[in-house]
Amino acid sequence: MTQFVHAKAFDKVGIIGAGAWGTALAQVAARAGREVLIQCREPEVADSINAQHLNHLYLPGRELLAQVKATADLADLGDCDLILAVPPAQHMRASLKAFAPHVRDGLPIVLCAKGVERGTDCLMNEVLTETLPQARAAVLSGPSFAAEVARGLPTAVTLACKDAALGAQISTTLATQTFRPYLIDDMIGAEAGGALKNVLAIACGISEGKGLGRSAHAALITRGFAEMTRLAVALGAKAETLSGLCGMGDLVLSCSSPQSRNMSVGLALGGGQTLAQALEGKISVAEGVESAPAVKHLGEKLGVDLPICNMVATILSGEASVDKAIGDLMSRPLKTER
Ligand SMILES: NC(=O)C1=CN([C@@H]2O[C@H](COP(=O)(O)OP(=O)(O)OC[C@H]3O[C@@H](n4cnc5c(N)ncnc54)[C@H](O)[C@@H]3O)[C@@H](O)[C@H]2O)C=CC1
Ligand SMILES: O=C(CO)COP(=O)(O)O
Repeated sequence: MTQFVHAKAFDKVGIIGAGAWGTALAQVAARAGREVLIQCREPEVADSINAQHLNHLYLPGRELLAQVKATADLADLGDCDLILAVPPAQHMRASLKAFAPHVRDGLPIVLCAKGVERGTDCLMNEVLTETLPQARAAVLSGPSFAAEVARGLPTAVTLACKDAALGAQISTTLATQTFRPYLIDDMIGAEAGGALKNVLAIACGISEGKGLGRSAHAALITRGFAEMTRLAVALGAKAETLSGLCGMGDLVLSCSSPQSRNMSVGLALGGGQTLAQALEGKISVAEGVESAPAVKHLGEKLGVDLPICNMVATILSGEASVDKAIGDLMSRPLKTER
């Protein structure tokens, strides 16, 4: 454990994506004393933030600080010193490509989406390298419900950056008495943790929705953590990263509360709804739904055993009913625990 202090903060923070998390992070940066400009895909959200300090669509009821300004035009973020990229994972590539004309060499971009891109199986840092190779990357992940963070409830997260000096600057830019980033250098581990916890939260929701009990819940978290660690290590992460906030921390949070959109999708499926019914009328994203097939595919490619994630993917795709998938999971050959 190493303490770092007094890194120079960035003055102007740009945020791509004004969903619940982008908006909560805007509030975090403003609370830390930064000038903040948030890009909103929906112009009416930009209007509502500028006129009423409210994101009525994605974070209703939470008044934002006056330092948070909004725009519908990505080009306006061109003079920011630090960018937080917060679109859903499946839209990260298109969002970064659209921002490309405004990116100068060395611009720091913090990836805040938690998911694996379908079709390519890329983590977000690979998407960034492919779309904006001139940028400097970091990853923000960890247990953090947007509504709680926006309220200013105490939160600790992982900030992963290969460049320790840059990581310290980003941490200093966002840190407050209620928001505490912990710095690591393992971006792959931070991303793999965030992506897999969403799939595993669906599994825990299914278990809860079916009334399978606390023992099953604990088993899913523990064996899910083993899957998360195995896949992350196969991707090049350090195993110890997964025992931190971005791994175990976020897994525990998302598997324990129906406030998690992923867990709530699982609850609906376990309660007998179809996926279409579970998602009906929702404008918010449940990343695990899109990431599950990509995670399954990654596991197959890398030869990593991911029975719980695969079970979720087969349920979501309709290949197996909830009962059949649970039966298959429990009837696999017996094994040693490690
Ligand atoms: N909400 C939360 O508590 C947290 C969310 N995250 C992550 O942040 C990311 C964003 O999630 P939220 O802010 O919660 O989103 P949200 O679910 O609140 O809102 C959906 C977002 O998707 C955007 N969107 C829809 N279609 C799009 C398109 N075609 N192109 C670009 N953007 C599009 C909307 O404009 C909106 O910003 C996700 O990866 C999520 O896992 C991470 C930590 C906490
Ligand atoms: O990532 C999150 C908490 O850390 C939010 O989880 P959900 O997307 O499942 O709501």
